[in-house]
Amino acid sequence: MGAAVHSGNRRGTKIVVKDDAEEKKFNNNTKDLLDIMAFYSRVSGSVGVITLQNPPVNALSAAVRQGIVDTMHRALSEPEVKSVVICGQNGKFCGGADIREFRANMRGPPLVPMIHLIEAAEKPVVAAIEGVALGGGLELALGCHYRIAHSKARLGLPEVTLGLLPGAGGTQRLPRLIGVPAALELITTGRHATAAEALQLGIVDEVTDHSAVDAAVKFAQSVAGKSLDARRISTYPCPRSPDLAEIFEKAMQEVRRSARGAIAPVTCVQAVHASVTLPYAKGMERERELFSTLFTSGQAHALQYYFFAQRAVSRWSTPSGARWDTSKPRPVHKAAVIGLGTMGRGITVSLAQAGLSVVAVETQEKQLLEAKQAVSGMLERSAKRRGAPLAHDKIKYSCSIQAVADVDLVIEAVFEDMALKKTIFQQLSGICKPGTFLCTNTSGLDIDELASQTQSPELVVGMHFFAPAHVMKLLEVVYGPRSSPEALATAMEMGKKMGKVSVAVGNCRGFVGNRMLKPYLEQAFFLLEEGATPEQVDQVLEEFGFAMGVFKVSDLSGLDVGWKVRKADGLVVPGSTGKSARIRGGSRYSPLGDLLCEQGRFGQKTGRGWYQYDKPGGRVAKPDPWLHGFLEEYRARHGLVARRIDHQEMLERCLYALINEGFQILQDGIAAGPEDIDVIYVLGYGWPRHRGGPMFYAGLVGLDKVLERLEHYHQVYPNVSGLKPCSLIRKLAASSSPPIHRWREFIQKPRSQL
Ligand SMILES: C[C@H](O)[C@H](C)C(=O)SCCNC(=O)CCNC(=O)[C@H](O)C(C)(C)COP(=O)([O-])OP(=O)([O-])OC[C@H]1O[C@@H](n2cnc3c(N)ncnc32)[C@H](O)[C@@H]1OP(=O)([O-])[O-]
Repeated sequence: MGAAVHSGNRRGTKIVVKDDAEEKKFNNNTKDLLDIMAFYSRVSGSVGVITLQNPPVNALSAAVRQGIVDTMHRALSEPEVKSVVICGQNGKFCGGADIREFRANMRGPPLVPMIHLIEAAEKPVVAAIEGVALGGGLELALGCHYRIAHSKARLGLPEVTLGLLPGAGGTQRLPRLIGVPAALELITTGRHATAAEALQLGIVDEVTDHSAVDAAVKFAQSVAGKSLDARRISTYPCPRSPDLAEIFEKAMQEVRRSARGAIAPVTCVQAVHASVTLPYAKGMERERELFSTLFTSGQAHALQYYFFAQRAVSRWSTPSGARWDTSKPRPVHKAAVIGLGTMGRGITVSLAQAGLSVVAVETQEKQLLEAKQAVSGMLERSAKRRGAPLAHDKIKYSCSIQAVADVDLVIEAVFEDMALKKTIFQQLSGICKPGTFLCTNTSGLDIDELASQTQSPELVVGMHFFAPAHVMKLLEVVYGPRSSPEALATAMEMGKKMGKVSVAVGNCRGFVGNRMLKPYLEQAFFLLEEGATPEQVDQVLEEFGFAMGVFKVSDLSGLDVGWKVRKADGLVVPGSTGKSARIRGGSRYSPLGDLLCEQGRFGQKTGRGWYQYDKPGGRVAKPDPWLHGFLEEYRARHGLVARRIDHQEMLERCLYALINEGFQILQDGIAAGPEDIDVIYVLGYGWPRHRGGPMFYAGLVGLDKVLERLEHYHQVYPNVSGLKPCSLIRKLAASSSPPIHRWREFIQKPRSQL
């Protein structure tokens, strides 16, 4: 067949399916694929219905694309068929390209010509959008002549969240359909628009509360035989406005500011820009070029790894063999929170918003009233933000711990003091009905020590929330040696119900997140001793992609939090001088943080910490000349000579010490796999998502390289145990650094903890 040409449309431009070679490749690829995953049927006599079948989200795998091409040809060739509807099985239109295929050799018909085939069709093609139309799924719909959506559907081009850009015409068709500003916003954020918003923007033609497929079939009948010239989006000129240059400039500034080193958002702006400056076909070439640059990038690999890692952590397992699919959670309808400080208030809000009845206990009347007010305000603001109903009526407040006698699960959230927590667990064990799960929000104390205060230690687990607890997505669920699989399963399910990403981890000091933070902070302190400033270290970490460097985070969370933990560990020795001041248990120790705390410099809350702030509670960190002077005086007092430390060394020492502890945690069986650690660090500690997570990053840099650098630094600093390479990283490097998904095979099964 020669080049296919379709004559003019309302704007008189031509559209072209490129050439015979492309057509031939198009059909040859189709032949040898396994099973076609698009079902063809005819309804109402004249409507051909193509149903995508690739559960759970009908991703556009090679077989689905093959099915669409075959069934489209069939619909176009059947004379009885006057119009076509494309829909998805199981109430989901399409979740986009099949991300699992990205790391494999691409097979089957390519997406772009497939969508051209639909757009060029002489019979109207209507997309029936239910559930989701995302990425390639929305691009497929944009190739159709009409789009009907169910009112609960969500539509978007989230490729940027996978380190990519819409590579099947989305950057060229969407601006032509809805204008540049709206298209830029959707494509650079990757957010999902509701059906109502999609209608308002002009992405869809109709929204229905009933079956979108039925509505689409009726609609398809109504447009059969009508001219489609005005319905082929690729033929539209891109809407222009005098301030277009300014719009692109602003968009580029915004993405550069918010991307923190991620390259996809910037490239998305460049691709949309082509829709304005180039004719459609040239714009598509530009889109393809830019897509290819991203497709092979380390960042795209990292973001796609993270996409699956965040889903993998729900499939938890423990060293003793307890697993997500063999341990049944027990239903929880009524929960309680003990202690309504900052964390307790956030947890109460999160539970109420998840639809649970909550008993909120604070023994001090005054604090209870303050907490009640704070919780109400948080509920109102959050309900407004989410457009959700208020959940005030879900919460019952009480000064008496007796009030929790009939709940299914208790979360203790009093401040971090073991003696106080033990007393509360003893009380709860006596008050609560048999079988009540007793959970603690401790950020690092021994779960089993608390369990030993109760009659049913098997019902005790840790539920470690992150501040603010009603906002942060991460929940570390900590199982002790006596926690039952049912208790773990129930806490994991609770997290999901509260909209959290739950990660199951074993019981040890600091669990996973805070345990890895210790060597990271330690290195940061040592760098200050050796000549760096907080600004320099933070700049290096922020250039790497962290939202805030280690010293700004320390000021935000309060230096006194770590000081209290170090005191409890017997590390703080006020007034110590000479060599011993910087040695603890034979290892190097830096008292810098302790010395600042002894002077009341707790960070933002006191207006002074590693930085200065305009007032207590201030948020804007400014370099503090006093601190620079204090560091010089400290170095002189300890006979330390400041030296210029290059950025690479700062980065390597902080990150590799953290990563090394990650490998130790895997070896100890505290985390089941690298995904668990990476999800914890991305969601809980601001590790840049486009770097995949600390363990993925180690793989990307190269385990042999990380090992070599750790060995180098440990040689220079032999009394810093955090730099001594963990045997697991040695083992993996010696086994030619297998891909991350195979690391579990090299982890020796530690003695059971559960
Ligand atoms: C050319 C083109 O321009 C480009 C290049 C692209 O198109 S790039 C692709 C762009 N598309 C996306 O970015 C959408 C990604 N998916 C989602 O956002 C969500 O999945 C969802 C659609 C909103 C459903 O959420 P959910 O909460 O109901 O279920 P789930 O647990 O998340 O997902 C359920 C199961 O489906 C798997 N899954 C979901 N989307 C997938 C996809 N696009 N490809 C492959 N697997 C996918 C997921 O791993 C999980 O598997 P498992 O863990 O059970 O084994």
